[in-house]
Amino acid sequence: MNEQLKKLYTLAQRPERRIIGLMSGTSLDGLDVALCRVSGSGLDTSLRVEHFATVPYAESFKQEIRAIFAKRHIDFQQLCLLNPYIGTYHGRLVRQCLSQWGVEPAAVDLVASHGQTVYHAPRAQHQLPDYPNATLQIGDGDHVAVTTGIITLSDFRQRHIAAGGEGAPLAVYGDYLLFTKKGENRILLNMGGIANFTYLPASAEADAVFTTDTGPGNTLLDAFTQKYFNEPYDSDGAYATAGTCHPGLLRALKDHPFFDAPFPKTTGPEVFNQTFVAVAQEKSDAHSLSANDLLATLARFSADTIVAAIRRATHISEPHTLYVSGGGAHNPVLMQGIREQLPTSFQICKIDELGVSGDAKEAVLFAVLANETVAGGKVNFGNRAGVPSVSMGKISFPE
Ligand SMILES: Nc1ncnc2c1ncn2[C@@H]1O[C@H](COP(=O)(O)OP(=O)(O)OP(=O)(O)O)[C@@H](O)[C@H]1O
Ligand SMILES: CC(=O)N[C@H]1[C@@H]2OC[C@@H](O2)[C@@H](O)[C@@H]1O[C@H](C)C(=O)O
Repeated sequence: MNEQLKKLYTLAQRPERRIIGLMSGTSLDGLDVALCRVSGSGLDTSLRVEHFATVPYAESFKQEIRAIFAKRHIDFQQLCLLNPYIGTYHGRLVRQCLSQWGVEPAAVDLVASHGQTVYHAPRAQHQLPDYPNATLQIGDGDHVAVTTGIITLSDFRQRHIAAGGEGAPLAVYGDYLLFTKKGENRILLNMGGIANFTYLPASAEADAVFTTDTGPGNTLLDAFTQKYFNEPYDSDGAYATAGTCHPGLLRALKDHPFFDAPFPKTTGPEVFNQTFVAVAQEKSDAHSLSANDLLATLARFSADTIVAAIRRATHISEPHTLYVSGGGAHNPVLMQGIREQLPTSFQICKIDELGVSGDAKEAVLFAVLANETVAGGKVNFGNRAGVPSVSMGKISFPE
């Protein structure tokens, strides 16, 4: 038998595995690296984050990704080159983190690598009846495996699509295993570039969980903060706080078919980008808005569409706890916009209260997905649209 297969077979049977989860999200801020100890599998999974870091990307690297990111027309050679380049680069960042943490690569069992989404095209977006839901993540897993010397699982989203999903959100699979609590209706809201949530009903039944993207989280705020202030994001919502929301533009922003489409649904910066905002400004005669007023309106837009989705998807008057994660949890304007629109039956707190840092959560979730693929079985989510009962990730051997 292949030695690597033997190794995988052995580690799959152990009660505990050490897994590094990697996430590089739509904000392009950096690589999230979470070293986790994962024991058990399925509903018996328990997880402890031993180390976490976000390794920031250099501006030149961000520019290279932006040249192909969420664009219909790109330099194909650059896409081809970036695929192995990002895999190797992520592998090197993993080695760098391990060395800082004083952990030998040989002491890690698996890497779970999300890669970098460069294009997301669910059917509702591309509207080509002969084509399926589609999404593309680059940063090939073979290169991560060879660079780290660790067996790597990657490209998680294709199996989800092959089973009828849109390739996202995948967080629900980890959320259900780690955070379900009988007797408590939980909503786990992640505000990254795009916002999404997982609904974990008090019944704790797998076939009642629910997940969807809600629309923009930080992506538009980031784009316009970069454009007008040459800063990566509106730190603590300072620019938005200095502005005033423009009601006409807000209405025009919300007038997009994504928001009326049935759940579950997914989206990305392919839809919610500067062109989308320019069209809404045109429609609402709001071209000459100040940068601060624009940011105030965009923050309101994210908060309103998040709350509208939660209202549509839940029995709003029942008690719920909303656990917030992702970079948007650090933006007080977004947090306030959400808080003031939810009824008092909603308790709002950060996911950190459940023992996982909100910045680490997505990377941690990929570690859980890899653990399930290697050591678990399939959770039966019943016939919930958007949550096919699958295990995900392709396996790459370092040797
Ligand atoms: N102090 C802060 N004030 C305001 N915004 C912040 C702050 N800290 C982080 N953010 C926001 O969070 C973003 C990064 O969030 P995160 O890393 O969760 O996104 P991501 O994982 O790249 O996106 P996605 O989940 O859509 O793939 C930043 O780009 C910024 O907009
Ligand atoms: C295609 C893609 O990369 N989608 C991301 C993105 O970032 C947030 C939201 O849009 C979510 O649907 C997804 O990521 C998280 C990790 C998920 O799949 O749950």
